[in-house]
Amino acid sequence: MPSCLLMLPDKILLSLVILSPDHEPNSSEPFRTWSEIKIWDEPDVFKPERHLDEHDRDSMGVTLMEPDMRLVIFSTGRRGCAGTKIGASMTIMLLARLLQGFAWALPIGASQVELIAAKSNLFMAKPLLASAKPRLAPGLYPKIQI
Ligand code: HEM
Repeated sequence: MPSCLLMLPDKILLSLVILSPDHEPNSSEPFRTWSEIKIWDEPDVFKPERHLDEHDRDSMGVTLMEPDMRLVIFSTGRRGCAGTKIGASMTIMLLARLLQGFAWALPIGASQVELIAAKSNLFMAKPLLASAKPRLAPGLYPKIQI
Protein backbone atom coordinates (compact mmCIF):
# COMPACT_ATOMS: atom_id res chain seq x y z
CA MET A 1 0.00 0.00 0.00
CA PRO A 2 1.30 3.49 -0.74
CA SER A 3 2.27 4.20 2.82
CA CYS A 4 2.46 7.99 2.35
CA LEU A 5 -1.33 8.00 2.67
CA LEU A 6 -1.07 6.62 6.18
CA MET A 7 1.90 8.60 7.44
CA LEU A 8 1.48 10.45 10.71
CA PRO A 9 2.31 14.17 10.65
CA ASP A 10 5.67 13.82 12.43
CA LYS A 11 6.71 11.25 9.86
CA ILE A 12 5.84 13.69 7.09
CA LEU A 13 8.00 16.36 8.73
CA LEU A 14 10.86 13.91 8.92
CA SER A 15 10.59 13.35 5.17
CA LEU A 16 10.59 17.11 4.65
CA VAL A 17 13.98 17.52 6.21
CA ILE A 18 15.31 15.29 3.49
CA LEU A 19 13.36 16.76 0.62
CA SER A 20 13.56 20.40 1.52
CA PRO A 21 16.58 21.37 3.63
CA ASP A 22 15.64 25.06 3.58
CA HIS A 23 12.35 24.46 5.38
CA GLU A 24 12.23 26.00 8.87
CA PRO A 25 11.30 23.16 11.26
CA ASN A 26 9.02 25.31 13.45
CA SER A 27 7.62 27.56 10.77
CA SER A 28 3.86 27.79 10.38
CA GLU A 29 4.27 27.66 6.62
CA PRO A 30 2.47 24.64 5.16
CA PHE A 31 4.81 21.81 4.38
CA ARG A 32 6.42 21.80 0.98
CA THR A 33 5.41 19.27 -1.57
CA TRP A 34 7.43 17.61 -4.30
CA SER A 35 6.28 20.25 -6.74
CA GLU A 36 8.32 22.90 -4.93
CA ILE A 37 11.59 21.03 -4.98
CA LYS A 38 14.03 22.97 -7.14
CA ILE A 39 14.98 20.02 -9.26
CA TRP A 40 12.58 20.14 -12.20
CA ASP A 41 11.84 22.85 -14.72
CA GLU A 42 8.24 23.93 -14.28
CA PRO A 43 7.54 21.48 -11.43
CA ASP A 44 3.80 22.20 -11.47
CA VAL A 45 3.42 21.30 -15.14
CA PHE A 46 2.37 17.74 -16.00
CA LYS A 47 5.41 16.38 -17.82
CA PRO A 48 5.66 12.65 -17.16
CA GLU A 49 8.49 12.34 -19.69
CA ARG A 50 10.79 14.08 -17.22
CA HIS A 51 10.97 10.79 -15.34
CA LEU A 52 12.40 8.82 -18.25
CA ASP A 53 15.95 7.71 -17.72
CA GLU A 54 18.15 10.66 -18.55
CA HIS A 55 20.88 8.62 -20.14
CA ASP A 56 18.63 7.03 -22.72
CA ARG A 57 15.67 9.22 -23.55
CA ASP A 58 14.57 6.93 -26.36
CA SER A 59 14.02 4.06 -23.97
CA MET A 60 10.86 3.93 -21.91
CA GLY A 61 12.90 3.14 -18.81
CA VAL A 62 12.14 4.88 -15.53
CA THR A 63 14.29 4.59 -12.42
CA LEU A 64 11.77 4.26 -9.62
CA MET A 65 14.24 4.46 -6.73
CA GLU A 66 17.31 6.65 -6.94
CA PRO A 67 19.43 8.48 -4.38
CA ASP A 68 18.71 11.94 -5.78
CA MET A 69 15.10 11.61 -4.63
CA ARG A 70 13.73 13.06 -7.85
CA LEU A 71 11.00 10.44 -7.90
CA VAL A 72 9.87 9.52 -4.39
CA ILE A 73 6.91 7.25 -5.05
CA PHE A 74 8.68 4.32 -3.40
CA SER A 75 10.98 6.41 -1.21
CA THR A 76 14.68 5.52 -1.31
CA GLY A 77 17.58 4.22 0.75
CA ARG A 78 17.53 1.51 3.38
CA ARG A 79 13.94 2.11 4.43
CA GLY A 80 12.66 2.51 0.89
CA CYS A 81 9.91 0.26 -0.40
CA ALA A 82 10.76 -3.42 -0.42
CA GLY A 83 8.05 -4.08 -3.00
CA THR A 84 9.04 -1.64 -5.74
CA LYS A 85 8.96 -4.16 -8.56
CA ILE A 86 5.75 -5.91 -7.54
CA GLY A 87 4.15 -2.57 -6.66
CA ALA A 88 5.02 -1.11 -10.08
CA SER A 89 3.91 -4.32 -11.86
CA MET A 90 0.59 -4.39 -9.99
CA THR A 91 -0.04 -0.73 -10.78
CA ILE A 92 0.67 -1.24 -14.49
CA MET A 93 -1.52 -4.37 -14.61
CA LEU A 94 -4.36 -2.56 -12.86
CA LEU A 95 -4.14 0.34 -15.30
CA ALA A 96 -4.03 -2.07 -18.25
CA ARG A 97 -7.12 -3.94 -16.99
CA LEU A 98 -9.00 -0.67 -16.51
CA LEU A 99 -8.12 0.46 -20.04
CA GLN A 100 -8.95 -2.94 -21.53
CA GLY A 101 -12.22 -3.42 -19.69
CA PHE A 102 -13.84 -0.01 -19.89
CA ALA A 103 -14.45 2.82 -22.32
CA TRP A 104 -13.56 5.97 -20.39
CA ALA A 105 -15.19 9.35 -20.83
CA LEU A 106 -15.68 12.58 -18.97
CA PRO A 107 -18.64 12.55 -16.58
CA ILE A 108 -21.81 14.25 -17.83
CA GLY A 109 -21.45 18.00 -17.48
CA ALA A 110 -17.65 18.04 -17.34
CA SER A 111 -15.73 19.63 -20.20
CA GLN A 112 -12.18 18.76 -19.19
CA VAL A 113 -10.03 16.79 -16.77
CA GLU A 114 -8.43 18.97 -14.12
CA LEU A 115 -5.20 17.50 -12.77
CA ILE A 116 -4.59 20.08 -10.08
CA ALA A 117 -2.76 19.20 -6.87
CA ALA A 118 -4.05 20.39 -3.52
CA LYS A 119 -1.97 23.15 -1.93
CA SER A 120 -1.65 21.67 1.54
CA ASN A 121 -1.48 17.91 1.11
CA LEU A 122 -0.60 15.17 -1.36
CA PHE A 123 -4.11 14.72 -2.73
CA MET A 124 -5.78 16.25 -5.77
CA ALA A 125 -7.56 19.57 -5.29
CA LYS A 126 -10.74 18.05 -6.70
CA PRO A 127 -11.52 14.33 -6.98
CA LEU A 128 -10.87 12.91 -10.43
CA LEU A 129 -14.22 11.75 -11.79
CA ALA A 130 -14.66 9.68 -14.92
CA SER A 131 -17.40 7.65 -16.52
CA ALA A 132 -16.51 3.99 -17.15
CA LYS A 133 -18.59 1.94 -19.57
CA PRO A 134 -17.92 -1.81 -19.85
CA ARG A 135 -16.63 -2.69 -23.32
CA LEU A 136 -16.17 -6.47 -23.05
CA ALA A 137 -18.66 -9.36 -22.81
CA PRO A 138 -20.73 -9.09 -19.60
CA GLY A 139 -19.53 -12.49 -18.36
CA LEU A 140 -15.97 -11.16 -18.11
CA TYR A 141 -16.85 -8.87 -15.20
CA PRO A 142 -16.95 -10.97 -12.04
CA LYS A 143 -19.47 -9.83 -9.46
CA ILE A 144 -18.03 -9.11 -6.06
CA GLN A 145 -20.15 -10.32 -3.12
CA ILE A 146 -20.06 -7.88 -0.21
C1 HEM B 1 2.32 1.19 -5.83
C2 HEM B 1 2.57 0.47 -4.74
C3 HEM B 1 3.50 0.88 -3.62
C4 HEM B 1 3.97 2.10 -3.27
C5 HEM B 1 3.69 3.46 -3.95
C6 HEM B 1 4.83 1.92 -2.11
C7 HEM B 1 5.51 2.93 -1.45
C8 HEM B 1 6.30 2.74 -0.34
C9 HEM B 1 7.02 3.78 0.34
C10 HEM B 1 7.03 5.26 -0.04
C11 HEM B 1 7.69 3.21 1.38
C12 HEM B 1 8.63 3.92 2.37
C13 HEM B 1 7.86 4.43 3.55
C14 HEM B 1 8.76 5.17 4.49
O1 HEM B 1 9.56 6.00 4.07
O2 HEM B 1 8.67 4.90 5.69
C15 HEM B 1 7.38 1.81 1.37
C16 HEM B 1 7.88 0.90 2.26
C17 HEM B 1 7.67 -0.44 2.19
N1 HEM B 1 6.96 -1.12 1.23
FE1 HEM B 1 5.94 -0.27 -0.30
N2 HEM B 1 4.85 0.60 -1.79
C18 HEM B 1 4.06 -0.07 -2.69
C19 HEM B 1 3.84 -1.42 -2.74
C20 HEM B 1 4.42 -2.37 -1.92
C21 HEM B 1 4.24 -3.80 -2.05
C22 HEM B 1 3.37 -4.47 -3.12
C23 HEM B 1 4.97 -4.36 -1.06
C24 HEM B 1 5.16 -5.82 -0.70
C25 HEM B 1 4.80 -6.83 -1.46
C26 HEM B 1 5.61 -3.30 -0.32
C27 HEM B 1 6.42 -3.47 0.76
C28 HEM B 1 7.00 -2.46 1.49
C29 HEM B 1 7.80 -2.67 2.70
C30 HEM B 1 8.11 -4.02 3.36
C31 HEM B 1 8.21 -1.42 3.13
C32 HEM B 1 9.07 -1.09 4.35
C33 HEM B 1 10.53 -1.12 3.99
C34 HEM B 1 11.38 -0.81 5.22
O3 HEM B 1 10.99 0.04 6.01
O4 HEM B 1 12.45 -1.41 5.37
N3 HEM B 1 5.27 -2.10 -0.88
N4 HEM B 1 6.54 1.54 0.31
